[in-house]
Amino acid sequence: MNIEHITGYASKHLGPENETFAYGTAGFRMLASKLDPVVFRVGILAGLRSKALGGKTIGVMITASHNPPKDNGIKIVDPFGEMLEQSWEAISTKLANSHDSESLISTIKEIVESQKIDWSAPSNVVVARDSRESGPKLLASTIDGLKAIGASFKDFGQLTTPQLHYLTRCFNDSSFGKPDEEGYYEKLILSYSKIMELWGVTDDISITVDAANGIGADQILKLQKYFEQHVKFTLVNGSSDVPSALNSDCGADFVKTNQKLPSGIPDFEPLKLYSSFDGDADRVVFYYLNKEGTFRLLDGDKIATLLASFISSLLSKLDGKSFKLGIVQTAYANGSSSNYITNVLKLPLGVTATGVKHLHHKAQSYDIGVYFEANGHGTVLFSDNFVEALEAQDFTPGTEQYKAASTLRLLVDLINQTVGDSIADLLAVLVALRLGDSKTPEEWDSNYTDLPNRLLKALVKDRNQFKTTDAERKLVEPVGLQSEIDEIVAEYPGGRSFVRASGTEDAVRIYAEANTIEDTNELASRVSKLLEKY
Ligand SMILES: CC(=O)N[C@H]1[C@@H](OP(=O)(O)O)O[C@H](CO)[C@@H](O)[C@@H]1O
Ligand SMILES: [Mg+2]
Repeated sequence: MNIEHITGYASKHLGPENETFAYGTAGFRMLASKLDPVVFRVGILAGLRSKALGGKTIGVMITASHNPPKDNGIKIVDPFGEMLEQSWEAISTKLANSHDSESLISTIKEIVESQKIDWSAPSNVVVARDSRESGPKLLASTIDGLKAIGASFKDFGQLTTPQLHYLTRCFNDSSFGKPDEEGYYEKLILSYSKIMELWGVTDDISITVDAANGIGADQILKLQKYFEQHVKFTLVNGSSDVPSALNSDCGADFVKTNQKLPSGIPDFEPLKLYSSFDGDADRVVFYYLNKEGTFRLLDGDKIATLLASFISSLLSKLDGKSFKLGIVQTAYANGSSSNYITNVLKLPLGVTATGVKHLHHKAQSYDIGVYFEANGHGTVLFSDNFVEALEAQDFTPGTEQYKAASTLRLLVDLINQTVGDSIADLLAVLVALRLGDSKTPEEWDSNYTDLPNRLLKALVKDRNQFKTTDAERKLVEPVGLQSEIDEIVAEYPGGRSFVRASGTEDAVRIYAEANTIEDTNELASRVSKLLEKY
């Protein structure tokens, strides 16, 4: 270890005396102006993580997703494109809070020792950033961290978060795809086109994409260049070069939270499908205006049920072979969607804590695990066993069985196996709509009717005092608060409400749903009132 080399770089990135950073659900995320020392240390950490895994490639993504333009963030991606292993979150937190050179060196030594890192092991890292104005400077500081410990790195410039996950996986698993941006588009287009050819579809599908004025806009334009037929994208809110426009009155988070149309779409046409990405293009939601001109949201819950129904219908054609298909949601899933999954689709339903890593993990317990957060972040995971079984199938070409098995195999390539991906999920939804039972936005929407719901935020003195159990649906602390919530909920037919501390903001979230809008609003506001004393 060349200590002087490290401290030389570190002297340019000293941390603040009185600030504590924590690696949370989405890595480190905060005001961009505070991030420089953090990203430098994450650069070092990514290099160490790679060394600890014998030189496997690690990903680093600089993004703050749907947050306002003045924020930024950074997260680490593990070799298979998954979120950083949990035990390393604490290690990252420790390193991020080693503010001066001396503590930085001693923490690095501590990590090397506790993780039994061979300092001479190779270290490979791929880095990318979204379109935020603060990105280039933070990327340079991250690279300083990598250089400080002599890690090899490749800078991919501007990418969506799921593209960086894809690349990280490709570098460690060449069967996953070509490790460059082009390879990402090619894989999507090839699998999408083959599915359509298999089903004899020759017409183009049109879809409007609100790209939240983020990186998704640039990538949709690139995709369209490769995609000469099959899908015609109309891009709105595509100004990724206007920093202040990012996520402003548009994008998936705006649409889901406000349950209304984003700005920036001229001439809304009724009964036509629209979609919105978030700022780093790992979430997508859909919507349309019904005949009465009312806004109808098709969120993550609706995406999960649409994809699961389609996959289930394909599975039913593989006669004789049975595979376990399951859906994973969080407590924020609409109660109607959970009922529909259990009572109509009759599929196993898993519920986990908020945060994609929890859903992803649970989804891996099925042959095919569909997971989506209500906000539109999710994907479908196909197990190795299932893929092997599909590849070994010997159905006769031209038969229904062959078509179903081949479609399933192509879906494995179309749907991003590493993480939720706006672009891949959008294409998968277009496939399911074109080839499945629900053809139009209205038909899709009619599978079940969402219960009215409200999501509120409360600022409290210390959100860490809110401790939950039962996939965050019940509070254990502060003692007594849960029974107060239960008493109120019991007064509302179809009522459900829960309170939990956010993992990404210094706030407590309150969720409520009930049979009517009036009841939902009243329930949400009464539960919020209970929090005033905290
Ligand atoms: C209610 C809600 O939407 N929560 C979001 C939000 O988490 P919180 O822990 O609720 O702040 O950010 C997470 C990271 O982006 C996302 O996974 C999650 O779904
Ligand atoms: Mg995002």
